[in-house]
Amino acid sequence: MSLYYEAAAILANPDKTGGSLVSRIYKKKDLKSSPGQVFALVAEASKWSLVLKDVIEKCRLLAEERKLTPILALLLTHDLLLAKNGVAAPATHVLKLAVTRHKARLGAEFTKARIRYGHATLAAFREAVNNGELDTEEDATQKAVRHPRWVRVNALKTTLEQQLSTTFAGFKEAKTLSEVLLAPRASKMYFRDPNIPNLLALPSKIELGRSSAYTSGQIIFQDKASCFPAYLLDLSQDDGDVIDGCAAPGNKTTHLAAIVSSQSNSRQNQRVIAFERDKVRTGTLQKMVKLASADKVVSVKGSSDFIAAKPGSDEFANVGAILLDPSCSGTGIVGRDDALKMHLPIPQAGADHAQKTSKNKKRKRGDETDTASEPAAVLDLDLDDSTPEETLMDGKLSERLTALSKFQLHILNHAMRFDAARKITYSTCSIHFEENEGVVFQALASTVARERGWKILKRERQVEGLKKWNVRGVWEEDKLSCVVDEETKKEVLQSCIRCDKGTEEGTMGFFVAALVRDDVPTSNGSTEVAVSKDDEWKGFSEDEAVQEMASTTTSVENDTKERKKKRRKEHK
Ligand SMILES: C[S@@+](CC[C@H](N)C(=O)[O-])C[C@H]1O[C@@H](n2cnc3c(N)ncnc32)[C@H](O)[C@@H]1O
Repeated sequence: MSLYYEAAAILANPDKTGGSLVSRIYKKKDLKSSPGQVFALVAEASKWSLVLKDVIEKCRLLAEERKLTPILALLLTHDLLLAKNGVAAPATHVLKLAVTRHKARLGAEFTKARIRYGHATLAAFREAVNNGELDTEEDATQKAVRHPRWVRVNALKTTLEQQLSTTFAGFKEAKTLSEVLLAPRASKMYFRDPNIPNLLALPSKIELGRSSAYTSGQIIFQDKASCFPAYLLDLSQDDGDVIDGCAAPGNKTTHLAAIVSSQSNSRQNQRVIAFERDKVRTGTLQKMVKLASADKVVSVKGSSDFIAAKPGSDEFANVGAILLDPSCSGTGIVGRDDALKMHLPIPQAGADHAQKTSKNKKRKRGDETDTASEPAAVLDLDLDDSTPEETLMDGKLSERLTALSKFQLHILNHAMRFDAARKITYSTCSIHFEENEGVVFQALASTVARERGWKILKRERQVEGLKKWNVRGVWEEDKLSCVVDEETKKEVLQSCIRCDKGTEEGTMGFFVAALVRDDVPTSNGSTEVAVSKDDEWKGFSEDEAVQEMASTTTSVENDTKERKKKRRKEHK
């Protein structure tokens, strides 16, 4: 019987353990049931939860059975009505009895629900549920802007063709992305992305999280937009080493590694150097790099601040390209469509009393059945840990954007100081001008850009797949303190790439631009953007200080002091 108690405890999550459902299950050390069994129970019960919640409430199960919490009631009712072998417990077990006593009524309510949903047989009902058709009632317009499951085939381990003939064998090739978006959400179909090599779009509820291709790192879940920065760098062997300045969890790092490896020959020893400031996220990065077999190419600089890296040092003398995807407001991130949703039954009058009474009694299994730790009526259960970053900052949006954009400009300016660097991509998963075009305009106007000859990579010089991408930079009036002439503005905005969320392109909200310079750095102006004198990062002011940025602030301030000292020396 530990299966139901263990699954209920993981779902109730009284200790507020972070991470995806899968990692929470696998991290639990003292599980008696197999993790696969717990996951299967939770995943199946979630799929049916909208129906079962209703069935349980109509039968007043929680009011009559004081041993049951909403989660336990849902899991047990699922197995009673839908599992091949029924409830996995001895016939006389107290929990099994708590549902089998009501089998006839639960069964009758379930049949009524099937008919209400318009399915003549249980098989048809199952198919609809497996296709995710019950989740929400969407009209065609909403379906057209669904978020697909983007899958990047990891060229370090496999090829697209190999994956199509194994993992995706039996899947139909769609001719357009909208075919995938409009199809039932678990349909076996894929669409080859026309912009990014080795990228597929699949319906959002396709269960791939436990496929061997995913668990062995042959395929990686990565939003289309998030594949733009590494691809936009358009790396060649001549570019030497590549820095990923803000790497965890490592989606773009492993993408860079795949691109670098695809063109390396035995004479070249191109490397990817991945910086990650945060200790915990460094762990995730290391795991991801290893799983993707990128460790032959990637050197992880864990718990290391990119801003503290010395641009002129021998270690980076061969760094020709830098990918910079710094912390941002994350406002472009879309809620994951593939996350499991578990709808829980609401206890009716009578149940409250019973559960309060039972709470006072000594519980055999501690918090497993404790209603006090029962969460809200719908549980959102994320299936994977590869979300770019959660940047939590307090305060008003405008203040947050000011603090973030100062930091972003500073880190971009730092990247422009690397002696051998000729290419940089700057990206965010933010929708705000301040963090995107605003940073790029200011970076182009900065002293370091002018001294070293950094310019925007114009659209016509961009890699083919992104040159043809039509969503481009936007302008917002009165957001910049520097003056930009109309021609430059037009050119820079055309060179910036945006992805909008909630459109028929199926992407998250995203921004990327590339800066480049020719081999010989120029000392005169390289851009017509009028220069703001105030292009220096001064660290976060006290009221802008945010927890997320704490460690950066210190090193940034030190770095700024050092540079000021150096400049004073130079001027003498
Ligand atoms: C937006 S996330 C990067 C997502 C990643 N590029 C990917 O695609 O998987 C930003 C990351 O940069 C890290 N970071 C922020 N400032 C940093 C700095 N100064 N040096 C190194 N890492 C930094 C954050 O801890 C966070 O993990």
